[in-house]
Amino acid sequence: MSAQREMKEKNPWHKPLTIIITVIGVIAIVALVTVAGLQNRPVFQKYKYGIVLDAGSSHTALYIYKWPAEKDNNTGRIEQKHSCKVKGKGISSYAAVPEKAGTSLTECMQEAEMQVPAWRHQETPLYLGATAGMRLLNMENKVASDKVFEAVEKALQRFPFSYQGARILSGQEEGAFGWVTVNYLDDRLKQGLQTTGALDLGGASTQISFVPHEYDISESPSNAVAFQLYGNYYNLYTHSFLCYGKDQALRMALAHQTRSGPIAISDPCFHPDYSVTRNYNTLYDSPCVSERKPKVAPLNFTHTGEGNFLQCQEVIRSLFNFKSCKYSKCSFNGIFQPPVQGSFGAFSAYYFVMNFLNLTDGSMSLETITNYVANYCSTPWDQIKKVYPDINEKYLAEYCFSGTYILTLLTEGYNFNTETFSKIKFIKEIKGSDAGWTLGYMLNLTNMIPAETKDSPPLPHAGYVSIVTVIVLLLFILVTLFILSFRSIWPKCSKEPQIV
Ligand SMILES: Nc1ccn([C@@H]2O[C@H](COP(=O)(O)OP(=O)(O)O)[C@@H](O)[C@H]2O)c(=O)n1
Ligand SMILES: [Ca+2]
Repeated sequence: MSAQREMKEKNPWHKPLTIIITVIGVIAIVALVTVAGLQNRPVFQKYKYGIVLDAGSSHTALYIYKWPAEKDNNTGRIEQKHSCKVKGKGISSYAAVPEKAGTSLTECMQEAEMQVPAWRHQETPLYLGATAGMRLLNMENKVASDKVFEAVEKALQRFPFSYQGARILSGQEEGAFGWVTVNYLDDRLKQGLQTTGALDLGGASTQISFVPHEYDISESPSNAVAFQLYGNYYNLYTHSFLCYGKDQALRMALAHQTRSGPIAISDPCFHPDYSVTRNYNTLYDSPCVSERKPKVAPLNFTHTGEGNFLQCQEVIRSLFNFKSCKYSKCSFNGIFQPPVQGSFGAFSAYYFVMNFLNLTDGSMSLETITNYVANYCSTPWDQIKKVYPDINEKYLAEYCFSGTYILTLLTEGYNFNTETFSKIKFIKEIKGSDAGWTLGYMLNLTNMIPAETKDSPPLPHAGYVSIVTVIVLLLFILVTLFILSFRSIWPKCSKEPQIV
């Protein structure tokens, strides 16, 4: 028993100093773990946002983009977070009731309010870019176009975002930003890879943009855009054909066929047995055709279909002027164009039409595609309606024309041949972001948003290292003291006989 007491008295756990050392040691370990944990916790990812409204001729779409707040210029990280299709037609269709152009945007704008975190609203830039529909309205009726912009501006300013203005993009900007979008999303710019050309088919205009290989584009400065992106230089060829979007091209095709003011036409670009009544005033109500309106014509004409691809091509060919070219090479209408080069991404209506016709599979040859469209056009209208009962008849009726127009524009307009055609990909989106000019526009404009200072850890690195060093030293001293205080009794303990 006495030996037991002796052991108890010699037990270092019962010394106040040992208890203090132990408590300090535990505190030091907890402090070390806490500091290291705080310092190395994953930095909370903050995003910034930008909103672009694409006010196209047929409809308006809103796109929300997001990118990490600690902006890293060398990584392609701006991506589309959300898109919203505005109900109804494009803003240019509200020329007679401009306020409605503004109110039409409300629903999508409210959606944007929900999509962007509230604390970011005030700093989120909001842009509206209008394309060919507004270009045409501006040419036709400047007062009406200004009123539409006024109404749109008023409507957008009611929202808590940082409104940056609404404007009409030039055709050159529209083409160039579409090209930037495609190449940015494909990661071609920062890597300095061979670029992809961009083909955009809208309702009222169409754009072609690509970097020609070993071809001097300076002979037509209005078609040349020089870029410096990620340290690489690009000499881009771009052209926008106003009135050659698929809806205005259809008007031109109908105008061509009704130039003598008949009461009926048999149209090779529409299905056999198709028949509707159309109004002359409505057809010719566009600057793309207004000057060609027949002097004498009835109120309406009967538009019937014939479904003949080759004859439809003949009509479409008549919309292109191949005669005059003052440059070394032209596409059509006397517009300079170097030979097409490299791969192309074809989007917007190119995609919608080819996707409807099931022709987006890249393995199909130009010949196969042509035969398919020819066969589709010759299919009677009743049969087409039965196969696609859910598609609005107005749109359904136009796919034969649109398909033929796309093939004719690409081959005869831009001079794609069997080989170069196979390098066109019909695309809707790339890596979750829609192909179109809006992302390129946003990328260009976000360069003006100052980068937010990077989220830093709670302590500067030197401070962190000092604190950890002090705690480790302290722990080392404590452990040494601890061992020493144990040693003062261990030798005796080990030499004493075991008491059973
Ligand atoms: N789902 C869709 C959406 C649009 N589209 C067509 O795609 C074209 C889009 O043109 P847009 O409104 O951007 O007009 P632009 O201002 O670019 O000329 C229009 O001809 C629409 O009819 C389509 O065919 N299918
Ligand atoms: Ca468009």
